[in-house]
Amino acid sequence: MCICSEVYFQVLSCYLNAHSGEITMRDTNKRKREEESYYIQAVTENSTYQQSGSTVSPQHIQTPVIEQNPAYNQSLLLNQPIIQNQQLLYQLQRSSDTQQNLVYLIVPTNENIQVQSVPLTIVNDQQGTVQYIETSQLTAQDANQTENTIILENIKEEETEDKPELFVEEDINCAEEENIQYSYSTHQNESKQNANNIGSANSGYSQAYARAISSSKDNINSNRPHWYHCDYKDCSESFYSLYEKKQHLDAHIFPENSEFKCSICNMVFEKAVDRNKHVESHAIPPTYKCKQCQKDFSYFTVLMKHLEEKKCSHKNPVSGATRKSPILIRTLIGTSIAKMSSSTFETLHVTVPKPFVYHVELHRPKKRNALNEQMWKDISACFSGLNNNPDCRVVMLSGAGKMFTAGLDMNSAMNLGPKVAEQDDVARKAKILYPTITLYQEAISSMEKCCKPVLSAVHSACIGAGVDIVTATDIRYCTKDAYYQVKETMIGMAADVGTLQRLPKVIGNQSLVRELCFTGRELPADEALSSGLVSKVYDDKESLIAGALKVAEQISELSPVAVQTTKLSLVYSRDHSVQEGLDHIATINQYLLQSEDFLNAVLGQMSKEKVVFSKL
Ligand SMILES: CCC/C=C/C=C/C(=O)SCCNC(=O)CCNC(=O)[C@H](O)C(C)(C)COP(=O)(O)OP(=O)(O)OC[C@H]1O[C@@H](n2cnc3c(N)ncnc32)[C@H](O)[C@@H]1OP(=O)(O)O
Repeated sequence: MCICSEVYFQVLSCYLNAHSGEITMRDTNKRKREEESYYIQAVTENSTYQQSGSTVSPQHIQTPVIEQNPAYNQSLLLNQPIIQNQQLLYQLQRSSDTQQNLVYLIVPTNENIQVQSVPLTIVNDQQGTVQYIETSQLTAQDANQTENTIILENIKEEETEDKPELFVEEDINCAEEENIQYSYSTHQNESKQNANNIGSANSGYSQAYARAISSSKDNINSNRPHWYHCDYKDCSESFYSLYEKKQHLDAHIFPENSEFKCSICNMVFEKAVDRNKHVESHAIPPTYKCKQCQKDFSYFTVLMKHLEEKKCSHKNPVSGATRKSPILIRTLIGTSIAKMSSSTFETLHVTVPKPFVYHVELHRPKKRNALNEQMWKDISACFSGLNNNPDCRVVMLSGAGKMFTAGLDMNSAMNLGPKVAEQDDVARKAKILYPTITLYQEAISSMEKCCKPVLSAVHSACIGAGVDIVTATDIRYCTKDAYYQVKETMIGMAADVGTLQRLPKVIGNQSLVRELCFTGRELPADEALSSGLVSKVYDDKESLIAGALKVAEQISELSPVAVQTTKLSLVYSRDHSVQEGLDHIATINQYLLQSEDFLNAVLGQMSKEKVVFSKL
């Protein structure tokens, strides 16, 4: 760990209430300081932290600086400045098999982030009081009696002579160290690579690290107070700083190529640090309160999960009986959201991966997402709901399983046959088919009519009705293995739910449109890109979803008034003359330029501050 000049470290004391398991951390530094900022990161092993107390609000929880380690259940970083003597309260719930809870306090003492880690070994205090011992004064006897003791490592003074001889300040570029601190790898290989990277121009930290390690081997018994030993199984590595030890420790736990999943939206990341950044993006102020149990949630999606899982039950005031009720969702966030839960649709899976971003998945993977009667209805209901849903600002549409969609469900379509056959007269037969065709048309048009931008993310096949769908979306992306097929002529029909009307306007190449529609040939991703059907091709589904989500997120952060009006005008202008389009937008903007969004957005641009727009 870099020890730069003018660094002084704070001593934090911890009090543990044995009965409630509540830990209070207080700044007890005796030095006089004006309001200095501290960052506290708490990492617990085999424990969960629940935040409580009014001094810390959930929106101050940010992605931890140190990557989350699956061995630890929770890892929180508070970026709230802690004013002297201010209390931070955590509820520490220990599992019965917990041997030890590790709490790392990272205490930057000034703007340049002179970070020092303080390991606290917290064990139950039977007396309800806490003893803490500065590790430098820790005797072997103390070490054996840590059962009822909180050990607070003394980091107040780092004696220069205690450093390894080769571990000199000049070796360390603080900025570089900060960089490493924020993005360090969890893989042992990379750590080792760093350590071996001695000759490279930017390897100050690595050199110091390597030398610290090699030096540590020579000095392992030198009785220096700041050596940290790896306590993982039989490993006996020693480290000069806790950070290095932790970095090393992670290598034991993370196998190479391990994946990190977002617990909120299940998105998978290669690195914990990316996952953590992503998780942060789920949080938006203000926090969400469940009206039933008054529980606060910092993530909207977690609240949704809470409601969906019906963890929260209504109590009948007369009988005292409890019942689970989805009404709760409605009272909380409006009827439209209640309709949006994945359980509401048989054939669609709806999630909210980011604030204001809805992800609709065609979800009949076993039938290759073929559109049966139910799916047509679900699509209509879903997009009409999203149109009116103030919590939705943008929609991403994709397909579950092997492909985007195999198009019209042939079995479902065949069911119409007997009904038609019942009638002898052609006009009466037609009367049966007409509502079906218009129902299907409405479903496709509901995406275009939805005032929120819809992004389609296509992987593998997008056949028949799939092309109708994507041409009704606003932004189209696909994977490189994707192909589009206007297959209707191959099954003896003319496409009738949008392809013939929209595809020519989307790609603007009549010749290509006609070739595709007449022949039913597959249009591969590269041609889809060059013809303008899609605007970006991704390597695989994972990067496709991540890329589309990123764009969706950008859209969701902008003024919903501006975005929705823009879509309205673009769709209108596509079907009207330039003058009609201009008249249309002039009529709209004479009102909407008076909206708070316009003022706030302009002020935000001028002050370079991020504007959070209210719901529309
Ligand atoms: C008023 C109407 C307006 C709308 C008009 C729309 C028209 C169209 O959409 S035209 C296009 C119709 N679609 C097709 O022609 C595609 C037919 N399917 C296939 O060619 C293949 O299934 C496909 C290449 C998509 C996938 O092949 P894969 O080997 O991966 O899967 P399969 O083993 O063939 O299928 C797996 C199960 O899915 C069922 N399935 C696939 N497509 C459809 C479909 N279009 N309709 C109904 N069911 C479909 C298939 O039967 C398999 O089911 P199971 O046997 O029960 O396992």
